[in-house]
Amino acid sequence: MTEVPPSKQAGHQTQHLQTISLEEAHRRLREHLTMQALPAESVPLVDALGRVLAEDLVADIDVPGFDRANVDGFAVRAADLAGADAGQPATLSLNDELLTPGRAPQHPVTAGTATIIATGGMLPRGADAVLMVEDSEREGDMVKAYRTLAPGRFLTFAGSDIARGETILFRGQTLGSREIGILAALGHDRVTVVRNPRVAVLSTGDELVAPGQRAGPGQVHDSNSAIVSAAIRELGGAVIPLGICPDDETALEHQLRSALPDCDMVLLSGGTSKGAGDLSHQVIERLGAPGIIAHGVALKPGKPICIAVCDGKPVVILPGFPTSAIFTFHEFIAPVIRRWAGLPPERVRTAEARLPLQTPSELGRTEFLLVGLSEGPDGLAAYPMGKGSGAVTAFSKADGFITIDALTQSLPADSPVNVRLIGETTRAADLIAVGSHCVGLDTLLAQLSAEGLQVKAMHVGSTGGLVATRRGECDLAGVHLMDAGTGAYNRPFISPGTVLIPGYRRMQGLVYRKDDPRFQGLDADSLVRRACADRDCLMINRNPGSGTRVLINQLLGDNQPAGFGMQARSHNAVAAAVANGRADWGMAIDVVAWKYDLAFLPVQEECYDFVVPESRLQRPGVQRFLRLLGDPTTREALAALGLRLDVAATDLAAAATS
Ligand SMILES: Nc1nc2c(c(=O)[nH]1)N[C@H]1C(S)=C(S)[C@@H](COP(=O)(O)OP(=O)(O)OC[C@H]3O[C@@H](n4cnc5c(N)ncnc54)[C@H](O)[C@@H]3O)O[C@H]1N2
Ligand code: MOO
Repeated sequence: MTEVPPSKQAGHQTQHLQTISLEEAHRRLREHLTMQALPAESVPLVDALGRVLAEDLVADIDVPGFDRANVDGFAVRAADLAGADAGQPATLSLNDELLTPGRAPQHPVTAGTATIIATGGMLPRGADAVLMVEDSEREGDMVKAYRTLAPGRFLTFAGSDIARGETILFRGQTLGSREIGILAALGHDRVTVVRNPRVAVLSTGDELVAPGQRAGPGQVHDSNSAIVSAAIRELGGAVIPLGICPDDETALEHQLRSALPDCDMVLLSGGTSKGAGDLSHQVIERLGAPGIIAHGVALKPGKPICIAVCDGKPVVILPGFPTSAIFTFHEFIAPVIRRWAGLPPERVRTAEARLPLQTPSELGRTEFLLVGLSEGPDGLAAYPMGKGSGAVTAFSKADGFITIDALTQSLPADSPVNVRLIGETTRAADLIAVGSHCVGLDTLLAQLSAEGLQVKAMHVGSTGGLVATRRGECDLAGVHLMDAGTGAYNRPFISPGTVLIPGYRRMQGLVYRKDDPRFQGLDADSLVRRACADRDCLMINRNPGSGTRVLINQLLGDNQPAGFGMQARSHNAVAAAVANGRADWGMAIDVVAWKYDLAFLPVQEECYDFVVPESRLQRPGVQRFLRLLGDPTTREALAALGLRLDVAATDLAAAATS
């Protein structure tokens, strides 16, 4: 038999996934795992922050432990002060002691007597109130009281803060500074907490490099370990970091076998699908019984998840794609860690919203679709974040997700949806920008954020931004769309009920690597001619519907040079493709070309403007944005980015109030 050369082994892919439903996957997991808190352990109070209480805490002492003076003055019997006032003070004789905090009284307060007491001092038997020193006058061993007092005045009774026998903290509560204060007040120097679930975390893949190292061509920073480890800690788990393992069966097996004895669970990511490097599942199958209980769940994202139980310990391979990894973590693993850590089930928070756009879904897989929420006149709108399983930002930036049933192929625009919220509840955004991305907009939003405004940006492209403004579901949209007929930017596209705020101009042009000998000394037109004549000269195109694509079409006419079918979705993506040699030329804005150190041949200026729904023009966040856009210092900062601001600030102000 001839040996398959390594370069051809990528073609050697197996079909091993036997997809089961989401419900069945959960059922199998519950069947094989013990879903209860791990055993308790006692830890010193100083190490208790963030730990989960293993048992209810019943107070075994009173706090305060004695009746306590709240002011400096005299311990008295309230009845002795009946009728006393400035004209007719009551006179009491002083007992022979001084009750500073920490001293146990030796003499009772009998009728007609009083004892000097300091704030925090222990009240003697017989006393039922404290006379403030300001309301008295001392004369030798006598004291005059110039007011009456109700019994209980200016003192705290024993057990009024915490009463012995009271359940003061409950099992499952996470110990924060406030709970730790209570434990100390009760005299505890140790506390019984649930043992932290120990989760070993490992990323697999030859292409992975650790954050902090430079990623070479084709390499990827290992982000799964970081997000999964932090999520484990958020859930009360302890992480055993195993780092990155290359696609090497022997190394992987060795690493897993040495990790298993010290942990309660192993989480891997990557190498669970059908590719040549996907060998993790073969390794975990032989680590212990019963082995793999699910490999392939009809779920999107997350289909190739592989769940094994090896001699009682779960070993789970999360899919390598970052969104798939973190989604499946939260779907299958987080509830287990919570339970083991002694935490109650997650409180599910949801919001009712509508989908502004028709949304396709894959038939046969339950789909979790990440969305960003925006408040409109008819309630919340859920804009799909639409970045796919490979994205790292979608999960982190989304407000929540909707679940689309496996049998649904498409949800029509305006469908009501139930959004499962993720992350901490934040207050409503002061400014929501939905639309096209621009470094200038980033600068403006960063400034507002630094001023304390809650800003939210959803990059859904110019057209998506215009939909959002038309529906009144955002505060502003950054847009740059050219009308092919007239060459005019943005104004032809805005709808009644929205206002166009002039932004700035950005120079569009052709980019290529500075050292590419084929393009030296050419202008834009001759570069296009040269590229059209050479099939080895690859372009990178833009997505249809983008303003840049309109311009590219004008420049190319009927020509379709090599690479015409490759589409990037942003100026940055075009520049990145050219800089790393995947393409040789494309169209982008000059600012981005500089960032990637590319040569730039100007073609045409495009206008990046802001569209604001009239109904939201007066919102404080929008007004602040507009003032900022007109502010000379901000305009200097934008100009320094290479953005051309030839619209006078006064015109801006006029637009803002129109
Ligand atoms: N022919 C098929 N191919 C694929 C299928 C399929 O059914 N048939 N399923 C796709 C789906 S769905 C997913 S999800 C992915 C998951 O694949 P793997 O779990 O095998 O993951 P890898 O191939 O190792 O990596 C996928 C992707 O993610 C990047 N990655 C991996 N680990 C990390 C990490 N720790 N940090 C950041 N990024 C990571 C990796 O570089 C790849 O780009 O398979 C599809 N394919
Ligand atoms: O399951 Mo994959 O997560 O669809 O990308």
